[in-house]
Amino acid sequence: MNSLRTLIRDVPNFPRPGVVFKDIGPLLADPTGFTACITALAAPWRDVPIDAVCGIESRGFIFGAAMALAMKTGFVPLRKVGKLPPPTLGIDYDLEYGSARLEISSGGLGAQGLPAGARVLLVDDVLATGGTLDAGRRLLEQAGAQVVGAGVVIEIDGLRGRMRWPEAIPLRTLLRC
Ligand SMILES: O=P(O)(O)OC[C@H]1O[C@H](OP(=O)(O)OP(=O)(O)O)[C@H](O)[C@@H]1O
Ligand SMILES: Nc1ncnc2[nH]cnc12
Repeated sequence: MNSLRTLIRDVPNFPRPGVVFKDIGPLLADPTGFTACITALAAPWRDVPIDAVCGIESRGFIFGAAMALAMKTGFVPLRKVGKLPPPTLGIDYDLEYGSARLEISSGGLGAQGLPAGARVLLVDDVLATGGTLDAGRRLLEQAGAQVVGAGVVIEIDGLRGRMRWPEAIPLRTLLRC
């Protein structure tokens, strides 16, 4: 994982003063690093039955969709507001540098071709304050899914996002900084 660490660039004071932005661009551009990242993200779930990987727009789509292929599951997008056709379910939340709203197609996950009670894995790139991952979990639960775990590439320890995640649901992160 140390080699993956070198592929994350720290950008001070972006997008707001005081924020140290974790830029995943170099990781995505490195074929060996990106492949190793997806393999490592998928590994903890090898023996866990999962119906779909759910990725959070937009960087969570990159890792989530690649994981879905690696795990041979479907992919369900949690989208930012106004992108999905109605009907939708939505949830407002705060993140490290702002606030946003996530939506999922309603009619439950059945509308996405998944059974009610589908076992899903939630994926994102960064866990900072945890507002986004928490909102994704709550939205999926509202939609009738069972969130069996979460996978994230980078956990920013100092922002204590893990404190917002239920201890009973496994949360696996690749790099802690
Ligand atoms: O733990 P938190 O404080 O909630 O922050 C983490 C979230 O912030 C970023 O998303 P952003 O909304 O910037 O969207 P993007 O992926 O479209 O850049 C990142 O991709 C996570 O989803
Ligand atoms: N510091 C950070 N770097 C990259 N993405 C983020 N999302 C929330 N905080 C972030």
